[in-house]
Amino acid sequence: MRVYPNALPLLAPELGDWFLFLIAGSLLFCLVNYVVGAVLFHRGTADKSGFKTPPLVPSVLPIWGHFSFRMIVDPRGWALSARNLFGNATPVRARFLANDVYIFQGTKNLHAFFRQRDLSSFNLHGFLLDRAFGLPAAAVRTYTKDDSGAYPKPYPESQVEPRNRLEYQLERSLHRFLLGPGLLPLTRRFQRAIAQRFYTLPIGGDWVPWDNLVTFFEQELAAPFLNSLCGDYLLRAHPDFLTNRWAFENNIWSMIAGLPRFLAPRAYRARDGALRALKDWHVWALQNFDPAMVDADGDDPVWGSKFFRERKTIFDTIDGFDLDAIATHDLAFIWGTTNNSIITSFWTAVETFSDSHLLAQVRQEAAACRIDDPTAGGPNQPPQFDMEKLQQQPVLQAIYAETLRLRISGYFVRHHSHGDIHIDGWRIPNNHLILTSPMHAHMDPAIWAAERPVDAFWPGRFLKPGDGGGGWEFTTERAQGAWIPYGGGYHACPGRHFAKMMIIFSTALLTTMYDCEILADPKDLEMSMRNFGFGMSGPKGKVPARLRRRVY
Ligand code: HEM
Repeated sequence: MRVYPNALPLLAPELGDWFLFLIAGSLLFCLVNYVVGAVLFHRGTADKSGFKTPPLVPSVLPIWGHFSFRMIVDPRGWALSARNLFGNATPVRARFLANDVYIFQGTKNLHAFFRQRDLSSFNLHGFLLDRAFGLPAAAVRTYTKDDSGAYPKPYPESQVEPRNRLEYQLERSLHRFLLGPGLLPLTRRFQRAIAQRFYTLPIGGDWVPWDNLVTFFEQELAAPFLNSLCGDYLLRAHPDFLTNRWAFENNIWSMIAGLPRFLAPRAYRARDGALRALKDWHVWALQNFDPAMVDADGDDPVWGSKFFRERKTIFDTIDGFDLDAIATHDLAFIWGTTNNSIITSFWTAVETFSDSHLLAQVRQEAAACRIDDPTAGGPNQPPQFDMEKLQQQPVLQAIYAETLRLRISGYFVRHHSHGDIHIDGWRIPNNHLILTSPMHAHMDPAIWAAERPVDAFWPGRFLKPGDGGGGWEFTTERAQGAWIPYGGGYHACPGRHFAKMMIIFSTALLTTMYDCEILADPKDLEMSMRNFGFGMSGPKGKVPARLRRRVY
């Protein structure tokens, strides 16, 4: 047998050389990529001529771009630390795995972003309904085909029949309900229902332990809200509806990520249960509705509100909208109207009950707005408030505003598919995602940190000494353009007025009627990123508490 003693030593250095060469070459390539990118970026931001495309923020790896695994494991931490993407005075372009996204930040750019009427979230809504809510394929096709826009006049090139103008019809019906005449009767129903619900809780003068205060809000606040939205049949016939709704939300990302049923059985089970209940309600409502039940506001106890009754007749004319498609829309609506408002109310209660000084001020403000009718049962009834006055109370408003400043996470994502679009002198090519985020404005130390760190809860950011030396006045002086929990422009949250009332009212009611001791470990009170991206984040763990009824 022949032996080649030098074969290995000869080969090894060569391989090693190639390997080193490859690494050095890659590093050099990345460095050149970054330096060229940085030069082009600075030229782009300095260019003052005509319409410009926002420059690409330089990155080391060309296709990978700004993608980071931290975006998945710590999305809020990543977003707040990515100053190269979100800390620019001008709009910029970022690249994530070969996809370009345009980012608008800063008060001036945000204003322009929100004012641009042709930007829409309709595509994103269609995607979410399909992936997370299980919209049937025929209805997804109607979404995909609707290129007519959100306004009464369709885009000229659109061929969509008026009855299939889904985006426009949905927006119009939402706005009529939440920003128009539908709001007042809903508000009145809700105020009556929540006061009665809190009053009849099985809590007496002795401390009653509550395993998790989050579920208290998820059930005891969400139930009266839902009953005022869609009547009481849904929860009466399906008492597990709310449990399914929250279980679905807590697993929503597994569905958006496209996990099959066998890998996310809990999420699918919860969604199936919630959709089944909604379909049953629709069948029951169709069988039991009688036009004679409609009250002076146009609402009725079977559909709960004119909104759901009318929406059903709209959906019936749209291609692909069978009962399954309608139920997915109802679930999405109920999810969207409850996720932020209920969890924000939870946080305002936690913050208030955790600080005895703040609690005393809130109780004082609530007491100043009491209008109890002594002939209507004296102390044996829920407290009644002058709601206008209550919503103007400075400390209650400051707690509400500060909770939303501190705990909102996510992005406002928009899209446009009718050609390039111009926003305040910037050209965005057709069919790209354009986004901004409230997190950076809300956590900007230059705006908020004069007295306390931005990551501390401190309602004083929204208060100033009142005229005449006594008390406080609510102020949004610092917040100009930097407090945007509801978005802005035409697509801003249509439920914002209701949400403010709901959060302030629930805080006033609860603090007036009950004492509450929060017994949670501070670690469990940290914000969870389980459902990051959809606004208000809940706590990481259980929040045990104990409650007892007060004499008020
Ligand atoms: C603290 C509570 C709430 C927060 C922070 C919040 C925030 C938001 C945000 C950021 C959007 C998207 C805006 C955009 O894309 O620019 C939105 C949409 C929406 N919100 Fe709210 N919301 C809250 C409570 C409510 C309530 C109580 C209701 C109903 C009573 C409601 C109804 C809606 C609806 C229907 C949409 C979709 C609008 C559309 O499709 O055009 N929201 N909300």
